[in-house]
Amino acid sequence: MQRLAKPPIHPSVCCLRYWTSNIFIHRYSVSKDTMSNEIDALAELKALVKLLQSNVDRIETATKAASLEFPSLRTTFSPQSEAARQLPDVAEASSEIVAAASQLIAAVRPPPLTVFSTGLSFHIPSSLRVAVEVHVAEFLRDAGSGGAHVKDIAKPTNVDPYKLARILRILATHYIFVEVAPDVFANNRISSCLDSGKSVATLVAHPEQRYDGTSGITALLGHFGDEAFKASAYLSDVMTDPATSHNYEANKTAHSKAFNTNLDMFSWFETPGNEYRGTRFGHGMNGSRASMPANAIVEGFDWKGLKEGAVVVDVGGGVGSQCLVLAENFSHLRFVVQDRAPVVLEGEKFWGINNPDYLSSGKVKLQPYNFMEQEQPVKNADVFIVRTILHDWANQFCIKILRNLRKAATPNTRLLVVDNIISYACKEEAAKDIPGAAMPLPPAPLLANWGPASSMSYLADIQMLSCHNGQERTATQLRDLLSETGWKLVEVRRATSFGLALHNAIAVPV
Ligand SMILES: C[S@@+](CC[C@H](N)C(=O)[O-])C[C@H]1O[C@@H](n2cnc3c(N)ncnc32)[C@H](O)[C@@H]1O
Repeated sequence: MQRLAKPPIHPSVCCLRYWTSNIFIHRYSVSKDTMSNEIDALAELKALVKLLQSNVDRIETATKAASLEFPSLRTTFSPQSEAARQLPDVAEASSEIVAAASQLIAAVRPPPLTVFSTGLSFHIPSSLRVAVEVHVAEFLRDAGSGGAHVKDIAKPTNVDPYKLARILRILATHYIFVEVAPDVFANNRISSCLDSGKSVATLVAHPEQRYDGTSGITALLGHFGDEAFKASAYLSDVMTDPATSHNYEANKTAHSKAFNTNLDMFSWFETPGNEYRGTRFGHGMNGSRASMPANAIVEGFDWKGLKEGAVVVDVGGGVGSQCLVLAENFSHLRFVVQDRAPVVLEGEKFWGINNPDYLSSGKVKLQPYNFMEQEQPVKNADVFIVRTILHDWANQFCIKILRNLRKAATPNTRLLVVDNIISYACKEEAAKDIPGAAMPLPPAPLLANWGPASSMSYLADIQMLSCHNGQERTATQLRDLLSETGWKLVEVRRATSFGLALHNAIAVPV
C-alpha cells in the first residue's frame, strides 16, 4: 500500500507510466468518493451510448420516411447526394451523435493523450493543404475504389512519393482518403469533397485559373491552410505581447505579425505578390456555401414579401454568390453587390461564368465600395445584407459600418445580418426578448452549446481573432451592437443545418 502514498508520476515524465500508475491507484484505493465517481462516470458513458443508439434509429426512421438514403463514407460526395442530411430530424440527430461521440472520446481517452494529440493536431490541416496542392482528390477521381499507388499520385506535381504517403496516411487515419492497400490510396466521401472537378493536367498547366468555375472548397481550404494557419501560430505571441495584447485594430493581429505587415488582411491582399491570395479568398467565400444548405439565404428572410423591383444591397458581398442564389429564386428583386474594387473585378468574372444576363439586363449591379471610407451610396435599399462582415471586425469598426448603413436607410429598410451566433459553453440566460434567439438545449449529459457539434462557430471565432481582431457574437452582443447604431434586432432565424450554420438576424431602423 505504500505505492498509494507516492505522488503520481508527472505526465511530462512519462504519460504511459502515469496512466499505469493511476489505474493501479484507482483499483486499489476504493474509497466511497472514488467509487461514486466511477459509478457516475460509467452512468455518463452509458447515457452517451444510449444517445448514439437512439439517434441512429432516428436517422433510420427519418430517411426511410423520406425514401432517401443516408450517404455512406464509401461513396462520392455531391451536393445532391447529401439530401438526407438536410432533413431536420437527420440534422438534429447528427448533431447529437457528433456531440455524444466526441464527449465519449473525451471521457474515455487518457487526458495526457487528449492534450498531446490536440497539441499536435495542427499537422492535420497542414497535411490537408499538401493533399490539395498536389491535387490528390482529382487524381483519384478516376481510380475508383481500387485507388492508385502513391508513386503515380505524386508524379504530376513531382513531389516525393514516400513523404506524400505519410501525408495521405495521417489523413486516411482521420477518415479523409482510404489506404486500400499499403501505399495505395482511394477517395472516400470526405476526400472527394476536395475534388475541384478539373483535370490534374489542367490544374498543373494553369495554376492561376485553378479556382475558376469551381465550388470554391479548395480555395477556402487554401486560405485556411495558408494565411489563417500561419496567423494562428502567432496568436499566443500577440496576445501576450503588451504592445498588442489589448489592441483591437485590424492591422495589429496574429496575421499581421505572421506576415510582417502593417496592413489589415483585406488591404494586404491587394499588395504586390498577394493578389492570388485575394483572388483565392474571393473564391473561398463562394466555397463557404458548400457547408450550408443551398437555400439558407432563401429561407433567411421574407424575400417574397418585398415589392416588385425592391432593391437588395449586399454590402461586402464578395463576388456575389448570395445574390446569385437570390436572383435565381426571386425574379421580382434587383440587386447591388458592393465590395472592394479588386473583388468587384473577380465578381465580373463570376457572373460572366454563372449568369451574364443578370449583369447585362441590370438586374444585378456590381459596385466598388469601401465601407470603411465611403458613405453608403444606395439610399433606397429595401434590404441591406451584411453576411459574414461584422464578424471580421471589432466592435469599434462594426459601429462605423452599421451607422453608415443606418444613415442611408429609409424607415422601411431592413438589415439582414448573416453570421455565426454563438453561445457560451454553459447554460446562459438567453436574450428572451429576441424572437428565435434562444439556442435549443441538447439532452444531458451533452455540453449546453452542443460541444464539437457546433465547433465550426468557435473555430471561426478564433479565425476572426487571428486574422482580423474580429469576433463571432452572441445574440445579446449583436443586439447591443445594433442598438448602439440605430438598429433594433427583431428576429433571429436560426439555420437548422448541421455544423457551420450561419444564422439570419433581422433588424429594423429605430
Ligand atoms: C468574409 S467575406 C464575406 C463575403 C460575402 N459577404 C459572403 O458572405 O460570402 C468579407 C468581405 O468583406 C469585403 N471587405 C473587406 N473590407 C471591406 C471594405 N473596407 N469595404 C468593402 N468591402 C470590404 C472583403 O473583400 C470580403 O469580400
